[in-house]
Amino acid sequence: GRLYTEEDPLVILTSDTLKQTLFNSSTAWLVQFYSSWCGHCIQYSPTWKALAGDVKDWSQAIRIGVLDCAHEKNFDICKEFSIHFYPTFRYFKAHSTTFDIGKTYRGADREIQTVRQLMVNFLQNHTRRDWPAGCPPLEPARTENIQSLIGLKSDHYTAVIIEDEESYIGREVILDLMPYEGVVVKRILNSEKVLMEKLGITTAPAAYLFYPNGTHAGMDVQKRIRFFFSSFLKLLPGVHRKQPSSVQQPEQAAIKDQSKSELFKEFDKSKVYMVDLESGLHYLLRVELATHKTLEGVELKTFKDFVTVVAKLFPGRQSVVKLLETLLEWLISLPLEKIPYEAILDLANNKMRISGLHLSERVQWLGCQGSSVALRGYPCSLWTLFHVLTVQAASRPDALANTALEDDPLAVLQTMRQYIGTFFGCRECGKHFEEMAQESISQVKSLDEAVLWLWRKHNQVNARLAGSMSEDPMFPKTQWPTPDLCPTCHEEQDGLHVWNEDMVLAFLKKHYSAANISPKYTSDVHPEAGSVVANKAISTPSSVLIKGLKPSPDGVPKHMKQTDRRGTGGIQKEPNLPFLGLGFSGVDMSLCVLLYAFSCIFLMLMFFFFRVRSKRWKIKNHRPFV
Ligand SMILES: Cc1cc2nc3c(=O)[nH]c(=O)nc-3n(C[C@H](O)[C@H](O)[C@H](O)COP(=O)(O)OP(=O)(O)OC[C@H]3O[C@@H](n4cnc5c(N)ncnc54)[C@H](O)[C@@H]3O)c2cc1C
Repeated sequence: GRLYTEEDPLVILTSDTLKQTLFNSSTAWLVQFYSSWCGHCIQYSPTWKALAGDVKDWSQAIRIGVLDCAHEKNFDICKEFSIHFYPTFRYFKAHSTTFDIGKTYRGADREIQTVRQLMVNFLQNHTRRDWPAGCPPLEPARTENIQSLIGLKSDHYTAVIIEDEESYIGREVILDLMPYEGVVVKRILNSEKVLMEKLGITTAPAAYLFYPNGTHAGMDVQKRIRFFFSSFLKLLPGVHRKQPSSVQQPEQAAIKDQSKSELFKEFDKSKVYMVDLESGLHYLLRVELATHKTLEGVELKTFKDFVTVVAKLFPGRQSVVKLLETLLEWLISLPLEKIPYEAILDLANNKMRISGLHLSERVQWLGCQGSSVALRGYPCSLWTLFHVLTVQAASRPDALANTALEDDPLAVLQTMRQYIGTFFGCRECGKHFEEMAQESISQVKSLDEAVLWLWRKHNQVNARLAGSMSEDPMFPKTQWPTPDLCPTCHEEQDGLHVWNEDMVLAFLKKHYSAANISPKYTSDVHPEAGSVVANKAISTPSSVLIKGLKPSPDGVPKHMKQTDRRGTGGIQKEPNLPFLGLGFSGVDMSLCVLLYAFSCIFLMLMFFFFRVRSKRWKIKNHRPFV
């Protein structure tokens, strides 16, 4: 296959585009001329992609490109640029109007940190005349300029990085924050003793923050490294990514207006919310599926697998879990090859009025709230749901036993893949997700790896969507979990941000565990057990529901045992006793017993009544033979 694709965060150049891209460009360029048959280039390509991802936010100042000299079409251009060896790295200044074949980089090594620091040096080689338009100043600020900020009110934050002369952190953070508005980053050298003393800073690197309201304080980050400083600043309230083009400005205004009219509910981003998950399930079952009149073939199989996974793993409220379990029992007991959607809807709406089954028909987002109705919401809840499910599968490996999906570490991921490809309304999303799955899903060998795979892929999507139209300016797409949520998840190796995956796994298992799901805003009224009991006995299609029920070997009904094992943080309702697979509540059962006792007594009374009567009759009509 090709070494680089359109999905990579870099620009693929060809003979048709190279010159027009480089000449008089508003940004500087670093281009790798490679050859797709050169083993070295192949081995180096992951590093180059990682570098491009690392400096993606610098693109208004300097951009990364590649050109394949082994492509027949590019033979001439590579000759014209005097490329003799592969790979060759060339820098091109911004705004160059004369023919320029670039400056070849021959550095100490080709490691990411070395190349990235050279990119900074190269940017600083520009003069005031050819300085890339979007690039802020990289030189250290003057003491007076920082001192004058003290007590000054402003419409933005100013962050000051204090560092020694050799350090690159300040310049890297300045470049990292380039596409964001609401914050200005400056750097100052720790040789400025007077200022250091005034701000009370003793060690470098350090960061200081001047707030819009005129106050100032040291920046509180767990690790004094580039990623932590940049992340902290990107997540400040009021700091967000600039919109890509001015075309979107009116829309932006509309977003702000709507957020004012709709009441924004406070939430804690270190929690997962049950209302988001239930709203997502509601939307999935009642809205997304509704576009399919009947389900058959792949669709039916996909839906069955989805229901299996949620019925067995969703750590939800009793009423919702019961509804999913009933749906599952009904699906597996039906030998039909085609199921009308209406039948599914009837079950989702509990038309049979089985007590204790309920899924709210409200869409209410909390952790998935967007700043406008078009943003976040359902896709956010779907990601959240599947993260919860992979974590549940890893913590309860036997949960899918006796189902079509048992003993498969990929069960949840494959179900998600099928669902996204078959039903998810966003076709493009489905295509992308399928590409990612084809590339690497087969490497997943355990339930823990499945948790990490989904996390990794979600971050890949976040990286791709950062700065795009579907990004909510109030919730910028970041590599998640951010350092404020999990400081130990982040490390720096040779100047490059790396994840500590053991820590990430531990964090995911905690964050998406049942214990971390908040029941906030979930309470809603639904038909209580007693009020529908008479009705149910008549209208339950029990012939359908009872079929296909397999009691477990120890006599304890399957779904009872499972619901007991889900820790739902005390939000379950009164437990229902399973009887013939139907959800009878305690009230139902006692009424049954009472009715039974009454009918026994009645029958006995009848029996004695007739016995006594027949005896009397015999005596009365007794005529002894003469
Ligand atoms: C399978 C799938 C594919 C998609 N593909 C596309 C696409 O190609 N193009 C497009 O425009 N939109 C796509 N979307 C939608 C997009 O990914 C977002 O869901 C949507 O833009 C809403 O974003 P959000 O800010 O609410 O956060 P989301 O990305 O929806 O994330 C929801 C929550 O999950 C948590 N989270 C974030 N990252 C991670 C992670 N790595 N691991 C675990 N938890 C995390 C955070 O708490 C976050 O708030 C896709 C959605 C799905 C479900």
